[in-house]
Amino acid sequence: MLIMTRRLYFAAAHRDIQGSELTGHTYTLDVAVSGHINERTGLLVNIKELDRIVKEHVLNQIDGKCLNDRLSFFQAHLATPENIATYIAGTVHPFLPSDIHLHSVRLQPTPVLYTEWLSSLKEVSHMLLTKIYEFSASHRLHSDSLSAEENRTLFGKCNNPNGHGHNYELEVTICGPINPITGRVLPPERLDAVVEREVLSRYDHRYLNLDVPEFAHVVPSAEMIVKTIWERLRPCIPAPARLYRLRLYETPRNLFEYSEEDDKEQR
Ligand SMILES: Nc1nc2c(c(=O)[nH]1)N=C([C@H](O)[C@H](O)COP(=O)(O)OP(=O)(O)OP(=O)(O)O)CN2
Ligand SMILES: [Zn+2]
Repeated sequence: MLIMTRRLYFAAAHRDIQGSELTGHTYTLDVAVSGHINERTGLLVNIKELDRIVKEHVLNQIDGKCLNDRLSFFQAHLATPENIATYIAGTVHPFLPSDIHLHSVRLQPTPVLYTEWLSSLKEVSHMLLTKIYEFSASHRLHSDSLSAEENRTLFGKCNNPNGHGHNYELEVTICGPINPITGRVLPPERLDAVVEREVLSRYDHRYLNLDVPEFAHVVPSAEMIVKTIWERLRPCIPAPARLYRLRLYETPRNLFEYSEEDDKEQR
C-alpha cells in the first residue's frame, strides 16, 4: 500500500469552557490516505480530489470559525487538538473513494505540539500526542574499548579531547486514550514536567561524558542518547498514556528515532 499526504491550513477559535475567553490557532493539517496505485491512471486518487473532500466537508465548516459556536461535536467535546483531529478523521473518512483508506490525520496548532490520529493503532480510541523540546549539550565520541588511534580513526573530529556541542531537538510522542473530561491524551504541562525533570534539567548545557552518569562509560552518540532518554522516560509517563516514540535531531541533518517497537525487540 502506498501512502499519500496532503497538507492544508486553517484558522479556528474555541472556548475552553462555556463563556470563557476565545483562544485561536492557525493549524497545520496533514491528511494521509493509503491504497494501491491505479494501473490506468498511475494515481491513488488525484490529490486535488483529496484536497476538495477535506475542504468541502471539513475546512468549510471550521476555517475562520469558533468551533464551539458552530459545530455540535464541539458543544459535546472540548476543542482540543486531539478532539479536532478525531473530528476531522471521522468526517473525512466516509467521503473517500471506496478503494482509498484514511491512514492518518496529523494536526499541529503550535510549533512545539502536534497530535496524530492513526488508523494503524491497535487501540481504536487512542491518539498520539507529541511535544518538541530543545537542549544544548557537548559531548566527545570516544569509546573506552578502543585505542586512542582507533578512536581518532573512527570518530575523526568528533573525538577531539575537548569535545564539541549540538543544539539537540527532541520529539517526545506518547500514545493513549483521550480523557473525556480534559479532551487530552495527557495535559501537555504534565509531559513537560516529566521531560524537564528526567532530561532537560540533566542534559541542557552539560558535557554529557562527565556530567551525565549514564554516559560515564557509554559513548554519547545520538543512538545511545535517544535510547538512554527512552529508558528514563518510559516508566515516568502517567498511565493510561505510554511512551510511543522518540525522535532526536542531533543536527538539522541527523535524525535518530527510537519507538516502542524497538523497545519490544530489546526486552
Ligand atoms: N551514527 C552516528 N554517527 C555520528 C554521530 C552519531 O551520534 N551517530 N555523531 C557524530 C558527531 O556528533 C558529529 O558532531 C555530528 O555533527 P556534524 O558532523 O556537524 O553533522 P552534520 O553531518 O549535520 O554536519 P555537516 O558539517 O553538514 O556534515 C558524527 N557521526
Ligand atoms: Zn557531535
